[in-house]
Amino acid sequence: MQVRGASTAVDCSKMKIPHVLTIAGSDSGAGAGIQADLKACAARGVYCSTVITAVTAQNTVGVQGVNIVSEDFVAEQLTSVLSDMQVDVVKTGMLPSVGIVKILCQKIREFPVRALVVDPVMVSTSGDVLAGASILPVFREELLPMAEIITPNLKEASALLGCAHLETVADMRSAAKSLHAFGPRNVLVKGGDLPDSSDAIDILFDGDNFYELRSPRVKTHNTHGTGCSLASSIAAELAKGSSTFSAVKVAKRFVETALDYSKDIIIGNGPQGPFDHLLRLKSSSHDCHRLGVFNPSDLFLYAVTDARMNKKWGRSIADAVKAAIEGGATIVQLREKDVETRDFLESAKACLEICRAYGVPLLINDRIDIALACGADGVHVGQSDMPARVARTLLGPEKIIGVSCKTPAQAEQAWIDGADYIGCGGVYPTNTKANNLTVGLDGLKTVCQASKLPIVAIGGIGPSNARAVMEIGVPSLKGVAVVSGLFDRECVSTETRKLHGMLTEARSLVNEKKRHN
Ligand SMILES: Cc1ncc(COP(=O)(O)OP(=O)(O)O)c(N)n1
Ligand SMILES: Cc1ncsc1CCOP(=O)(O)O
Ligand SMILES: [Mg+2]
Repeated sequence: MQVRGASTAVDCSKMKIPHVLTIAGSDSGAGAGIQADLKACAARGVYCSTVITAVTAQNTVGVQGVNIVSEDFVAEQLTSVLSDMQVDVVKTGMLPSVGIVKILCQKIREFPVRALVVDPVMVSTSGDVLAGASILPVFREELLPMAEIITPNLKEASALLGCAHLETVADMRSAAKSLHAFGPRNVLVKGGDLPDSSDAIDILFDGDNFYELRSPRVKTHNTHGTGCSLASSIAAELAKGSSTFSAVKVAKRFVETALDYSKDIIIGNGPQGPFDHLLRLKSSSHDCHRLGVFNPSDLFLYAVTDARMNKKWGRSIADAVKAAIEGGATIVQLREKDVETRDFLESAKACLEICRAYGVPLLINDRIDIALACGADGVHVGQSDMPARVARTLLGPEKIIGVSCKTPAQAEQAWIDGADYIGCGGVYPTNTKANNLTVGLDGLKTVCQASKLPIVAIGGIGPSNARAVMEIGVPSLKGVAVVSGLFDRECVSTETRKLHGMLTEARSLVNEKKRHN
């Protein structure tokens, strides 16, 4: 058996990933507990391992049942993870018995970690007891002194102190100071339940200074699991190497953002729903207008806009896009150079609405940020833009990515980088793109023959030469992309219709030829 740390050479190409171990209860409704911890850590970009102390039958209404895991088996889980994986931070949630708390303390002494984050979970958001008063002494005497930070809410702070309800910010400050005396390096008293406050106020005390952290209260019922998620996010930031103060600020901002994003989602019938840590539920899987996977035949007549040309002819980008689609454009790219970002985003949103109504994909030229912000179907990037590989990481697997290529080597790289199609050109000289090298029909043919990806030809293409382009007859060539031939014209829909007719004819001829050969 190989022992960690034995004399194996260090491989510099490998990366140590920040790692949080959460020891907590499972929530079958997945709003809180282990499930919230996993989602928060995933959202904050750290690895999360899990030691389960109890399995709860739980939903948005309340806790229907609790099954506590035996102390021996909690110990076994802790040993499994801590003895093998390089855990940076341990975060605690539901610790339902004195024995489990004692085992945890003993394991942390045996396998030291950089920091311990204690979320002293006692009562669920629905008011159900998750850890009784019997655990308070061992918390005070053993666990809290080991903690880098503890994160009690108002009820937990008063339970730990054995004092009356906390009702004001002054009460929170004094509780934070008293809790600090138990030994944790930092105390964060969360004021989410503070009455009569339009802000969410938390008090952080580091032994010397008080920090009052305020943010506007998000009006939502979807708050189940906020405590677990906040503590896990603090643990995640500590695992990445942040200071405790910065970890708390980032974690609080993250939870607020997720709450705001999730304020109107509906999961369950109970009074307190879960929220969406990954900010994905509304925008992706439930976007009923979302297009399916990329279809290479969409490249047939690719309309690429130009702000200058549309301005010259006195039309908005959205009107130009609508006209192109009505004339038969099968895919649209917004290529809006020198347009203010805010204006670009507004027109991109308007164009997306039009494209979705017609079922035509909308891509954004160069600007990954605009594509992300408006929810476009993808981007087109050139050899000096954001690398396709990076764009893929930012946009995810579903978006369409096109790359400009002039050579087989570039086409091979586009394939390796995860592009969906290639734009090859300029095929003919053009005034639309300055200093652009022309590859000609031969250059286009060479790239088409070498490419594993579908190709659209671009550059100086219009009704007079579209047929010659399509007649190179290489199967990977799926269509033509046109800027001035469509948009530097008085009537966009007429020009698009004309070109569509010619391309359809050319395609029939090519198919005919194929049948005869
Ligand atoms: C379909 C298509 N092909 C090629 C290009 C050119 O992209 P790029 O090389 O990045 O040049 P700019 O368009 O950004 O000037 C394209 N836009 N579309
Ligand atoms: C963006 C681009 N990339 C290569 S050529 C070109 C310009 C195409 O414009 P036009 O269709 O007006 O020649
Ligand atoms: Mg570009």
